[in-house]
Amino acid sequence: MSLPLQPNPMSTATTETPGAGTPAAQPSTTTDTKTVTLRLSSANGPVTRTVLSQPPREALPHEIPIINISALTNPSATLAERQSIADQIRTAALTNGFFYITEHGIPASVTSAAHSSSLSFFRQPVEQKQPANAALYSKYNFGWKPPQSQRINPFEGADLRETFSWRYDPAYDPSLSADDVDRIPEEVKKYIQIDEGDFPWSATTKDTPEFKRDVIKLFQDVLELGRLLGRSFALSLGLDEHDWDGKFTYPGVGMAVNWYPPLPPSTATSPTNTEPAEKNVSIGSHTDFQLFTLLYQDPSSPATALQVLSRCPEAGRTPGGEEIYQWLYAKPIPGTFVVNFGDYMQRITNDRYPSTVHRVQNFLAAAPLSGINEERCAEEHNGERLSMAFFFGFNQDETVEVLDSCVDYARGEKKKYEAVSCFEWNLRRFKAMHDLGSGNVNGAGKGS
Ligand SMILES: O=C(O)CCC(=O)C(=O)O
Ligand SMILES: [Fe+2]
Repeated sequence: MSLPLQPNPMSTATTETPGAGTPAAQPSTTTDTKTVTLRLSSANGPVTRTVLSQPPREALPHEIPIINISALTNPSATLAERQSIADQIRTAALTNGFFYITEHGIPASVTSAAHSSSLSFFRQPVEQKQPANAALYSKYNFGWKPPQSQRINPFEGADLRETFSWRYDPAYDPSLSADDVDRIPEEVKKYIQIDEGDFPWSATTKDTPEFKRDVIKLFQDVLELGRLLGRSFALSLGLDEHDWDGKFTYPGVGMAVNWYPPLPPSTATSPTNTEPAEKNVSIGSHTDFQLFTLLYQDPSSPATALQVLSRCPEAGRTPGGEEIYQWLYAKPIPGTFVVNFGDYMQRITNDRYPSTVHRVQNFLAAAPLSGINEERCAEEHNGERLSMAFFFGFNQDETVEVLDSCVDYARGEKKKYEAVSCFEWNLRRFKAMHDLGSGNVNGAGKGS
C-alpha cells in the first residue's frame, strides 16, 4: 500500500462563528444550482456545508459499499485476505467514510432478539419507562431519554427520538474473567463510569426482563466485533494489525438504542426533504465523537431514514469556491451493520478518514428504496423505527497521536492536531456541544 495517504477532501468544511438559534439551513443560490447552507457543531467548532436543495437519493454501491468481513472471524484466513478487507475499508474511508459490513459473525437471532426486546421496552407507557429516566436517576446520564429531550445539532430542532443509552462496563465484557475485572489498573478504573445498583438495567427488568438480557448479549458480540475491526482499521492505515490491540482492553464504548416515531406527514410530503425542518428532526445533522460507530438499522421500517452527507463534485462549487454536498440514503440492508468513522479517527488520521455528517429523517410516507422493504412497506406499518448504535473508542486513558502514515512530511505537511486522550476528547466534544446550547435538552451529556 502506498503511504502516506493523501489528504481527503471529504473532511474539509468551512468553520464559522457560532450562532445558536440561527436557522440550520438557509437558502442560497450558486450560478445555476439551488443549495441550502447547513450548520452544525463539529470536532473543530461550528461548521457550515453547502448542500444541494433536492431530495436525497439512494447511495450507489460504490458510494456506501458492502464489505464482506468473513475473513476476520475465520482462524484460517491469511494476512493477504485480511489486508484485502483493510484495503476495501481504506477505499470506503476515502470515499464517504460510510460502509456496510456483512458476514460479520453476529447471528441474526442475536440482533433480532435485541430488536424485539427493545421494541417491548420502548412501546411501554411513559410511566413504565420513567424509573429508567437518565436525567432523574443516573450520575452519568445513562438510561432512558424521553422524546425531544436531546438536541444533537444546536442549529436544528430537538430530536424526536427516544433513546436508551449506557457505556462500557467490564462486568459485561466477554473477554474478561471475574479476576481480570478485579485486577483492572487504577488509572483505567477511574475513567470507567458505572451507576450504582446496576442502574439503568435494574429499572427495566420488572416489566421487560428480556430487554437487559438481549441487548447486553448484542453489546457483547458487537464489542468483540469492534475489537476485530479495530485491527482492520490499523492495517488500513499502514500499521501492524495488532498495534492497537492493547488500546481496546477496556474500550470507551457507548451504546444507544434509538426509537423513532414517524415524522409528521406534513414534513414527509415536503417536496425537497432537504430543509432540516426546525421542529422535525428524528436526529439532527451531526458527526459521531469517537473512533468509529457500528450501527444496526431496523430492516422492517420504511426505508428512507438514515442520510449521509456526501461531496457532490458534479455540482461544481459555490461562487465563494466552497464544495457542494448532497444527502444520500444509507438504506437498511438486512444482515449488515453500517460503519462510519468518528471525530477521534478524523483527528488521528490528520483528516484522511472523515467523520462524516449524517442525520435521520424518519418519514412515514417514504417510498421504499430499490430491492428492499417493498413488501414490508406495502403492509401496515406504524412508522416506528429502531436503531442500535455502538460508539467505539480506545481505552479512555489512551492517547493516540496523529499517525505518521497520514502525514506527507515530504510535501511539508504537518500534524494538524495535538495529542489528546480519549477521555479528554469526549469531555471537550460534550462541552463544545453544550456551549452551543445543544446536547441533552435538560442539561446532561449524550451517550455517544
Ligand atoms: O438511527 C440511526 O440510523 C443513526 C443514529 C445516530 O446517528 C446516532 O445515534 O449517533
Ligand atoms: Fe450518529
